[in-house]
Amino acid sequence: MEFLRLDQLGKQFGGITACNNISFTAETGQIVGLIGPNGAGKTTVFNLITGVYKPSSGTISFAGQVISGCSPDDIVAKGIARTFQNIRLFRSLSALENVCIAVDRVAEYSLVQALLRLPKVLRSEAQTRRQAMEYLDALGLADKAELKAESLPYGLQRKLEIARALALKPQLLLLDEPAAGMNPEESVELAKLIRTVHDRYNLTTLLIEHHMDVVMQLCDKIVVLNFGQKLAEGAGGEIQTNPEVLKAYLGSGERSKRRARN
Ligand SMILES: Nc1ncnc2c1ncn2[C@@H]1O[C@H](COP(=O)(O)OP(=O)(O)OP(=O)(O)O)[C@@H](O)[C@H]1O
Repeated sequence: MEFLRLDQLGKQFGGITACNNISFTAETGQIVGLIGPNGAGKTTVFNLITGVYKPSSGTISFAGQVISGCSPDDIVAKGIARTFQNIRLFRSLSALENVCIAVDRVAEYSLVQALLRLPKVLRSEAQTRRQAMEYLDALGLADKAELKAESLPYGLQRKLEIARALALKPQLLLLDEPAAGMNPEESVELAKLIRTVHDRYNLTTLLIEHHMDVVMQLCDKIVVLNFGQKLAEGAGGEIQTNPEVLKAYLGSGERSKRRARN
């Protein structure tokens, strides 16, 4: 079933066209890769889906509803969560606290009840910690729960961002370069983890990633952007051998083809 649809999406910043006429869909349960060279418009697409930017043209539909124009808060409430290319954790809070904040966004008590420390709130807080621990555990971070986010190695901070996004109980998860800065072994291990989490939480996932091994390992479908436009769309094998993609995304020549295959 079609779960996410981008229809002729466009975004301009003054004279700069970041996205132009981009259309694609993600089916329920798919992992869709969004790739392209630097400045191709990938993060802008994420910012449009999550309501950070309003489209200049076109529409976005999610689970059959038009969501373009909704606020970021509304979009989270509808079931879309994301991670960021530049990690955005609360650096001086612990890993557990970072996830608890996200669990709390969906807490069922008011600020007044929280200030009065009513039994309902205390019960709920214990539950929040339990749930947050579950998400940390899913990302292999349970033993890091009490450590400050800023003290974690870069790769673990990226995993913590994923745990925090999961705590928002999304149906659609957007991952912006989750393997950035990782070596090939780490990125392959992360890809396995993303697949496990995707299956366990019944997600549909949209993935921006420059590590082609991760993209090829994970994605059911790949959408290639170039200069703000959709250049190609298809399964990994088709994309790897598409001459336009090789030329635009990786540059022409044998070396580029090797990189695409890896
Ligand atoms: N807020 C903004 N104001 C002006 N221009 C912007 C803004 N956001 C993005 N752009 C421009 O839009 C284009 C697409 O940027 P975007 O960040 O979406 O690309 P990207 O494919 O995510 O690149 P990268 O792989 O480097 O992250 C770029 O030319 C960028 O400079």
